[in-house]
Amino acid sequence: MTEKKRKETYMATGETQSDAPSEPPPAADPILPPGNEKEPMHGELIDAEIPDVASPSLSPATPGTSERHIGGTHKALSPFSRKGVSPRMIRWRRKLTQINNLEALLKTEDDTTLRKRSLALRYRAMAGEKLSALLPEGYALVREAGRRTLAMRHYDVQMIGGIALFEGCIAEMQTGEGKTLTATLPLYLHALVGKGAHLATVNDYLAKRDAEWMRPLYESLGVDVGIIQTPDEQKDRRKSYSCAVTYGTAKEFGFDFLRDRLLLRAQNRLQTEMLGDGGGGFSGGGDEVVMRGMHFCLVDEADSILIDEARTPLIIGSIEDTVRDQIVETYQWASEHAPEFEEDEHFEIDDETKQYELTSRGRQKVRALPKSDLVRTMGLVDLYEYIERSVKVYLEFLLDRQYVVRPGDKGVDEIVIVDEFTGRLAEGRKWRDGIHQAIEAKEKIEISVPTGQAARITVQDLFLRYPHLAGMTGTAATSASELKRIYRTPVIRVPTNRPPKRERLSDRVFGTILAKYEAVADEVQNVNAEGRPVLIGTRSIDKSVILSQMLTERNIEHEVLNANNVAKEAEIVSAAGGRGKVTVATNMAGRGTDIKLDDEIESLGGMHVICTELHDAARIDRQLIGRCGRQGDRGSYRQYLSLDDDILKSGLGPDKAEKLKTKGEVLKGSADKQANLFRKAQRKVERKHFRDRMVLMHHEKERKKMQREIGQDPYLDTPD
Ligand SMILES: Nc1ncnc2c1ncn2[C@@H]1O[C@H](COP(=O)(O)OP(=O)(O)OP(=O)(O)O)[C@@H](O)[C@H]1O
Repeated sequence: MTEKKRKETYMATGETQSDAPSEPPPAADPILPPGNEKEPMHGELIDAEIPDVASPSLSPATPGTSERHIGGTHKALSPFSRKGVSPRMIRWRRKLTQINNLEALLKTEDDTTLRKRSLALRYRAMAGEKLSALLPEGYALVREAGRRTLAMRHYDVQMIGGIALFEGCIAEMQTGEGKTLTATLPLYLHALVGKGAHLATVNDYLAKRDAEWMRPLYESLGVDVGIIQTPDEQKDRRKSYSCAVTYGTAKEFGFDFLRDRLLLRAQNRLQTEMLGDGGGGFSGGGDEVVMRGMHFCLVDEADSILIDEARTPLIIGSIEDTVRDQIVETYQWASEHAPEFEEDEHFEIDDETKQYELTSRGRQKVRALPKSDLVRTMGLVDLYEYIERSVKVYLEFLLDRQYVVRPGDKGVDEIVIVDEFTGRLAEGRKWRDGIHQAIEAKEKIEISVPTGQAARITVQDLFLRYPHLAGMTGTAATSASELKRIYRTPVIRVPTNRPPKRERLSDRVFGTILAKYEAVADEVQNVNAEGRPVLIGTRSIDKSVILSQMLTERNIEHEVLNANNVAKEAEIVSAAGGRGKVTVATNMAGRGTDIKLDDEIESLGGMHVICTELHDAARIDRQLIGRCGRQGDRGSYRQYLSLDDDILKSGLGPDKAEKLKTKGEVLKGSADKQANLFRKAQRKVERKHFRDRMVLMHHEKERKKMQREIGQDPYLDTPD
């Protein structure tokens, strides 16, 4: 491995001391030498490096070990130590000192004077003064506003995070370290130039929560805040985008971009930009479009948005459809017959691609099935595909796991996807390639007319359109090099404000899910007896329900937090940190859930988190773990696994998974030694997703290039 690569991996994964290079040499910063105050533009290549956390100026914290691990094979992570201090860090510290020096003065000034200062900064920015020159005063103002309006004074480490974000980095900040507050710094500064600053997050809930939470800070400095929510009308969106700072989801920013573009084309006002100037945004004026260009975007949960969501492009459907009835009837027909098809005899599943393919006997069976007149007029090859899709849906898409059925707005039931990463309902999102319609057929609800594509954009293209891009994440971990490669955003690890005291207990492995849940219930009982609150994370709604039933059988009082229980979310979360509380949750208790511990809990050992399964991406596991040990609190967590876990199938393939499952069924006791197998499976899934993203990116790039060559708009002239 090259030194550079090693450094990136080390920085990104927080490897154990023995695995990591003992003392990575201080990296030179060839692009931004000390004192270089030039405006950082998104797209510059800056080498990622670790800030020197031993810095005395980053008071009050002196970070120690990241996580302690008791009773297992994992070694404690080493504290970061660097002999030299990099030029960039020197520059950042200098800025921090400038900010800190302004604090005493700002504290003495009244609210009106602070607001006037903010206004003056805006004039200077609009007049063309460099934002980097305004940063110290701007950040000092934001800190003072935070102290006054939210009773939260940005810590020095948050200031460093804010500076890194301004310079176009992805700041990796541990869960619970206060990303919401840190975001206000670059958003405020970039908003000064009057072109809007966007915060893109993962769901409507977080967009609203964060914007409302931070609003008093912004408003005290004369900065207005807009929030985009999925159901918003065009006029409301326009209003929100006209605000200095706009919070919304990446998805909505993408759809608004596409809708605006469709509108501009309809009005013949599309800029020559489509031929490749890449300048971003429109200058076309006009009052119909909702966005007013794309200037700065801060991506929250950067790895989730820039990486996980980047696997599927955002697509707006065209409305035209002539063969609706035929299509609907064929979906229903295929769904009705799907259960009659047997694996191996009628169809096979490709291990690599997970594609379902009919065997010759399967195709024969399709031909022999009874068909209505409409279905019969469908081409035979299409019928094979309908059946293959329906069989896949029948076997792989489960109610209350991947989706729920809910009464829709117009009185008709609808399928709503449960986002595996957030555990929340993914409003308005649909599966592609007919999967959504096949599920509707399976659930016997109205089938939404499949549409062609009117416009599409990939997540990569969307964010690369912002001339200034930055991101925050709790878990950039394995994604650092990918983020840098695709978005040219280096990942910077921001040290914690107080040394983390979260304890990792060794993994436990059981034969079956039921044996695992029994052991989980035992542990809940034990921890509960000490009075410590326990949070148990499950991978799906149905599993949260099973576990809840088992706890009820043991008379363990608990709450369930899942997508079917959103109304009580705030209430459940606010009580979850109390003495003896037990909460069973899906990933809804991941990012954005800030469980406050009652005072006495710290002395009892803090909250205990139990993870009952591995997710496809390790960072999702870390998000759940991050609910304990926040802000330097005490806390502990443990991973439970079983030999019938889904991750084994998706990572190691069905044959190996089946063998392990069979082994698990006869297993007595635990199989803790197998824990590494699960991590290996997880890494395989992560690598597969990585390859999928790279393939998508490659195809999109080629497609765009070709379309530009023939004068087409790559976002609007989309192939079906
Ligand atoms: N400077 C500060 N002063 C006081 N409290 C703070 C400060 N910064 C953050 N906090 C508190 O820390 C907690 C965590 O903040 P926040 O939810 O923004 O963290 P996060 O990094 O987004 O975490 P997660 O990734 O888990 O959602 C909140 O309760 C917040 O009030």
